[in-house]
Amino acid sequence: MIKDRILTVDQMIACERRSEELGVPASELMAAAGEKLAGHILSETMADGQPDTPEVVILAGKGNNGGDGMVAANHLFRSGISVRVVLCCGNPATETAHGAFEKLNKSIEVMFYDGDTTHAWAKAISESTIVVDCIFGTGFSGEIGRELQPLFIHLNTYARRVIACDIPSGVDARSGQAGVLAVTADITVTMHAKKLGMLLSPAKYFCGKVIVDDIGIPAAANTGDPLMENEIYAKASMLSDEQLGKKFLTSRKPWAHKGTFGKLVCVCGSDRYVGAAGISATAALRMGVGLVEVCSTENVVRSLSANLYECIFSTMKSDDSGCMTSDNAEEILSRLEDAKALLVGCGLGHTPETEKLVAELVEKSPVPVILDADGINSLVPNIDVLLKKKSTVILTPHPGELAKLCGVSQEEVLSDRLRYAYGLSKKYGITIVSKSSETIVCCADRTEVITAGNTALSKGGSGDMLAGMIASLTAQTKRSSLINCILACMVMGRCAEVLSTKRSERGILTRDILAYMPFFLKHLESGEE
Ligand SMILES: NC(=O)C1=CN([C@@H]2O[C@H](COP(=O)(O)OP(=O)(O)OC[C@H]3O[C@@H](n4cnc5c(N)ncnc54)[C@H](OP(=O)(O)O)[C@@H]3O)[C@@H](O)[C@H]2O)[C@@H](O)CC1
Ligand SMILES: [K+]
Repeated sequence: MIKDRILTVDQMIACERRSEELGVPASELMAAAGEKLAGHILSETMADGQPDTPEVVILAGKGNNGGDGMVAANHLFRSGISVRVVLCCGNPATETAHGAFEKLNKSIEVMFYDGDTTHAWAKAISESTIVVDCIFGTGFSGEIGRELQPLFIHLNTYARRVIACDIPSGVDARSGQAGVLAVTADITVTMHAKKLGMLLSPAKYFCGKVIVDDIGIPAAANTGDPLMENEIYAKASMLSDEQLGKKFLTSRKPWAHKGTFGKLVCVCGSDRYVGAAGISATAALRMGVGLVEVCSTENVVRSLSANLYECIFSTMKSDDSGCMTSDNAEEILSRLEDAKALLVGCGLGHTPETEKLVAELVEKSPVPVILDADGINSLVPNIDVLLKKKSTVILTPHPGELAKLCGVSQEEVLSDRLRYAYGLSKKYGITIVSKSSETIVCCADRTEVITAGNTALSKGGSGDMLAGMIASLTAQTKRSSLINCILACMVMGRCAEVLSTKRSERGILTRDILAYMPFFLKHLESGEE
């Protein structure tokens, strides 16, 4: 079993393949999976409120998830539990599952699902005290077909207690996608390690309590395959505020001056998007940077300087589109001489000129560059300029921007977001902060899934805020981008969560979160829960 680490479906398949090479075949893994599953079902039959004579029904699909279920049925039968099996998709289709079916104790009643809810399979579901969902595991993708819909509706409506094997059926273990008919489990017993999809929305809301158990995959099987190089964790989201503060916040020396905390240059804003530049600059200041210089169009500078007293403003040349032009690059680069980070993109607008500007800044910046929003869109046509970068680059794309960066549809990105984020990070040696309801940060073979946050952040402005926070931390410290991105995501997510305890997520604005940030940081510094 891998503790803490999360696996993608492809990594799990690689583990299985390596396990086979190391002398532990799939049939042995299935035997262990079924035995462990049976153990957890047995414990559940003894839980408070369960009847003295429990009845269990195993719903088995035709893949190996169904095979696990048949092994579990034998163990339950031997333990004296009344158990029945429903074959939901016909006979087993894999060799291993077929082997398990052959070994199914002949005294166990086997029924076939046929879509008719007046038949025995349906009664078995509604009469049983525990329904074990082994219909689909990690091999599921797409939609639940029409022929199986009565099964899923019946199960979700009438099953008293549902234990899912590996992952609830109908949930995509790769992407975290799940249709409304996916099985809503009370408990999910997952094998060897949590699968990525179980941490992502909406899948995570279908899993119930997740138990990870060992199935005897040798430790050496966790290495030796290139797919295993990317180590995925969700450690920060599990930390208490006290631990988060202790682990991630750096101390501020009392004798520090503004130079100690770095200067950040923001190339943000356009005549149409004034607010984005203001939000990102404010977020950077709230996160503790020493100095912020905003380089923007005349209109943006005029609007923001009336309120944002703490920033320095530099007026850049712009064209009829209201966006900055590429001949500002030299001026901006000269302003980076005493800077520690460069933020490009919040409200930048996207024109042929911004494309040239972004390419030149990415190529020539001597300090780390954080690219967000139209900074990312403007980079797309010249993405290979990343191969010429002189400094660290952090990209903070939402799924649409990630799709453009990878040259695929948004739907394709959403079917395996981590694969695209990691692939991009690896190809260009950059950090990717793939934003969504759960944010995935990929940096040099280390991935962190951030689950903090809520729908208070599902509004225009949140992305600008996050980019400003990441840029601020980057300007202040020489720590790895991974740490800075994790801290920024966690602080933003937790601020939204704490604010939402007293106010509706609907009405919380970016400015409320920005105003609350120093209070939350104080709470982290104090180390109190
Ligand atoms: N990896 C390991 O180390 C170990 C893995 N183990 C277990 O194996 C499980 C993975 O098994 P698996 O790969 O056989 O796939 P599984 O989820 O049973 O089902 C695939 C079937 O579903 C079908 N299907 C797919 N989508 C569909 C749709 N939309 N609508 C309808 N049908 C759809 C698909 O059909 P196809 O697309 O091929 O026609 C195929 O027939 C894993 O979760 C764990 O429980 C353990 O035994 C121990 C070690
Ligand atoms: K399942």
